[in-house]
Amino acid sequence: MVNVALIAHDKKKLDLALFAKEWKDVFKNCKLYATKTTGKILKEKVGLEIQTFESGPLGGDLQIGALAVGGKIDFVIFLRDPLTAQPHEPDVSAVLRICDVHNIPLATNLATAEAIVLEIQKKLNN
Ligand SMILES: O=C(CO)COP(=O)(O)O
Repeated sequence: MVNVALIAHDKKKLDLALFAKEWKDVFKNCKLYATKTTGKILKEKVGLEIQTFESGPLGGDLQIGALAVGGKIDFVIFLRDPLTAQPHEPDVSAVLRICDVHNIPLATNLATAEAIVLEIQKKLNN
């Protein structure tokens, strides 16, 4: 099983939903985790099954970070909004840092997300 965390800031949620729709055949074969609002949108708009945590500003990023620390996450796609300050910026940074600490592939934009999804596809086909 490939475990994937999907997170997007508000201005990036539509991008992530369209991306997930495009790659639904891949994502539907993964175990998916998301923060609350991101997961709700992916469930409703894309029809993916997804385990959700708290909203990012309420600690959801840290919950996903903790899963990553525990070896439960293989890939992270985290579409950050680089143009809007976030009240929970330290939590956002913590997720990025923990991906680096544990060498977890992390995409923070759609170009890298596409590279990751191709890698997931390869893994699923093996
Ligand atoms: O804020 C977030 C990531 O930092 C995402 O949280 P939501 O998915 O609940 O909007």
